[in-house]
Amino acid sequence: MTLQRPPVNSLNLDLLKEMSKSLDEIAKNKSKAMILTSASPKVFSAGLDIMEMYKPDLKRVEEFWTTLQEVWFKLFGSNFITAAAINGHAPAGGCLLAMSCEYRVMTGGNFSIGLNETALGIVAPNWFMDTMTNTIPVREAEYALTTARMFNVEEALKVGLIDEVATDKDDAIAKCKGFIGKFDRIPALARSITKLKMRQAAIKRLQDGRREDLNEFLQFVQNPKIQKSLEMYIQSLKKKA
Ligand SMILES: CCCCC/C=C/C(=O)SCCNC(=O)CCNC(=O)[C@H](O)C(C)(C)COP(=O)(O)OP(=O)(O)OC[C@H]1O[C@@H](n2cnc3c(N)ncnc32)[C@H](O)[C@@H]1OP(=O)(O)O
Repeated sequence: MTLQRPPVNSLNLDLLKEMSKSLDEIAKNKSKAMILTSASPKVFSAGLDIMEMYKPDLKRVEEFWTTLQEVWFKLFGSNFITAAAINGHAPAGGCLLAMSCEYRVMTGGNFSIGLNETALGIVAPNWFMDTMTNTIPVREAEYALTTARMFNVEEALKVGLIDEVATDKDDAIAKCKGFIGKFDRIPALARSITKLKMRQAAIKRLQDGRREDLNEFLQFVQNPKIQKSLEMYIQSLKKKA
């Protein structure tokens, strides 16, 4: 699955709906595995589209968040094997997508990956945190989340946020295929049940608290202070250009 929403694959409602549909198709056609990557040469995904959260239409932003939750359920909780070929920056929601896969290969270069929400004055939802603690040790996750740490490729490898470094996108995809090939001699049902048991607690936590999580998000986007921070952040991104 190749993300292709220039310039930075920011996750807006339309892209999330497309991803949700594609994940359904992959599950339905009984594919063995999926590799998630990006068509951009330098950005895997810039995370959630901030414009969806800035001065939002309430009905749309509710659908936006619900669709993000669905994409996470379908990706994090998939039966099929998932790997991410991270060929560029992966902040926030981009990091969430990568961590929701079972294996991550990142191309070397001046790229960064991490959950930077606190730097934006945002508290990452529990399920973002759960996804991170499913990937790196709890102590490292707490430190990274509270400090909004963006890891460079070497740091990400060292902490276990990524599993391998690749020379380029083709190499990243080849390495993801190498990971998928490890399951050739492992019975598929035993593999998928094991994966889902490992991920069950995090999945159940969001299933049980799904409405509450949505309400928290809706409150968040309607908070004038948050709107002000988002406005300043958007300006800072634009000034950079
Ligand atoms: C309870 C609530 C929880 C909410 C949880 C939130 C999760 C999130 O994912 S919030 C989004 C966090 N994402 C970021 O902070 C990333 C911001 N972007 C960047 O750091 C960079 O764009 C980059 C490193 C990803 C790529 O850098 P570069 O290639 O230099 O591209 P530009 O910065 O020049 O960006 C081009 C263009 O795209 C706009 N843009 C970038 N990121 C976003 C975004 N996340 N949403 C919307 N738009 C984005 C940027 O403003 C530029 O726009 P123009 O100036 O109009 O071309």
